[in-house]
Amino acid sequence: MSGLVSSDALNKYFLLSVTLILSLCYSTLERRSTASPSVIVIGAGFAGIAAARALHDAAFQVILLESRDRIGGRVHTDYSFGFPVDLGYNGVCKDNPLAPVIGRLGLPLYRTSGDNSVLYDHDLESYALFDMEGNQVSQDLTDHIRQEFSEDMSIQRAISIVFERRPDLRLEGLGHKVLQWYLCRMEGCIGFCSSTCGRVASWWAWPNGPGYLPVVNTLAKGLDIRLGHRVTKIVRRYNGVKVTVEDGRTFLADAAVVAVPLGVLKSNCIKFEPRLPEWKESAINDLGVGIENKIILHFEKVFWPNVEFLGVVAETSYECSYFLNLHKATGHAVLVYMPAGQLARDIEKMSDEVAANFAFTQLKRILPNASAPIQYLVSHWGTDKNSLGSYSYDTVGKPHDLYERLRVPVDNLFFAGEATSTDYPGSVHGAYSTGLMAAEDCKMRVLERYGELDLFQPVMGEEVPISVPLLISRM
Ligand SMILES: Cc1cc2nc3c(=O)[nH]c(=O)nc-3n(C[C@H](O)[C@H](O)[C@H](O)COP(=O)(O)OP(=O)(O)OC[C@H]3O[C@@H](n4cnc5c(N)ncnc54)[C@H](O)[C@@H]3O)c2cc1C
Repeated sequence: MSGLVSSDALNKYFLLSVTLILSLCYSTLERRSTASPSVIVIGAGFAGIAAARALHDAAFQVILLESRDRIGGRVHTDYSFGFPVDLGYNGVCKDNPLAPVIGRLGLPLYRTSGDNSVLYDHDLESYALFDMEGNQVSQDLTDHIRQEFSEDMSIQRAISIVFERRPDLRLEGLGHKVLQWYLCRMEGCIGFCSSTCGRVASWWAWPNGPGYLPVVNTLAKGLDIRLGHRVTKIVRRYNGVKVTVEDGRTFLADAAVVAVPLGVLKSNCIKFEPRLPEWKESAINDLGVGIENKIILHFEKVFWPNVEFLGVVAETSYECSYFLNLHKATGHAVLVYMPAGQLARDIEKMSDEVAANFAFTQLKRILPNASAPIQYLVSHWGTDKNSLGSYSYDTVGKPHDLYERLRVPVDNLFFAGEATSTDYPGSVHGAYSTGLMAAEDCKMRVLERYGELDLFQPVMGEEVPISVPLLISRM
């Protein structure tokens, strides 16, 4: 009879349906048990690599998007002299989270002369200060000033105490210049030495032998890193993130770790949708970004004293500067001129050749018989759009919780990087620790949510622009 179905056919239809439903359930269960949560990490500096490493090791699916054509960020070892020199990062304090990684790699550690910050409690035997006429500053005078600075206190306070107690030291002439030099040195170290090494530094690893590339490479081993992927937009929803890169491609995941420099966040070249909350935006705006650069001069032979630093003292802190003597630690005839603050900004406007000449002119002022360098390298951390600054500092008169506010997650967005470290801002070990912290927060948050979510699995990776949605994301 038309319109009626036999019981045999009904049974067959029933069996077929049950089989289909069971197989669907099975495949869903199978996917649930095998698929793992997904995270996009943005920025392959120490913070991003540390976060990606930790999440990868915890069996998360991780993609690391990096705008440059290399990893490491502000840790950058250059080999063009035929031996490694670091254009960013100089060293690592022994008692900090990175030291075990360095130790496992067997990299040589070079002990600097001071157990504390070079600003506050440094062994002045490792310094040779010169005025602009090439006269070496007497050790007595620097020792004298140093005694007044022996307490652990802010440099501003120390200066006013010295002046109150010893009006005769109200620094004129050479004394004034030496003080300016200290201020200049502080500017170079701002947000870094005072908070970081003042407490923990006693040993430093120097670019002796292989530089820092092995450390970065070891941490990054086996990670899915996409170089040349500049992130321009991050959309967050209750159930995932969508990250867009410069050429329009998009990536989906359960969560994202934002590990780009503070300067990049300040420039607003990454759009957040919806906007970040006001407390987060104000932390980004209120924290400062300082600039310190390196002009690395390679000479045929050594002609300078065997000290760690050669300081140039002058009337104003702007004119003061210093050279880091790499020969002491590495055996190569290399001096590193390290301008900071406004001087660094001004030098970044010069061509590399003019900048190298400027550094050499400074050297000639203090060592008139200096011979010209045979090679040079110049960093541009302030204008490089991948960094837009060297490191963060907290500005006077702003709230004290800015670093913490920068770190605190917003929904499924986690933040890492030196500028999110309350303990060691402005440092590599600070960046590294915050990467681990962001990974831990992210793991907890995503796993917590993962259990609650619907049957569909997260989709990880590049979004494919097709009309029929074969992949179902949580977005
Ligand atoms: C001259 C100099 C000397 C220093 N000396 C020391 C020192 O002696 N000791 C010390 O501990 N620290 C030192 N520092 C500081 C240290 O290098 C930094 O604090 C640390 O490397 C920062 O790591 P990070 O992961 O937070 O940021 P970064 O290393 O800057 O990593 C951020 C990454 O994000 C990428 N990125 C940027 N924008 C985007 C985007 N839109 N999309 C995708 N990726 C993006 C960048 O390319 C970069 O790779 C120095 C820094 C400088 C510049």
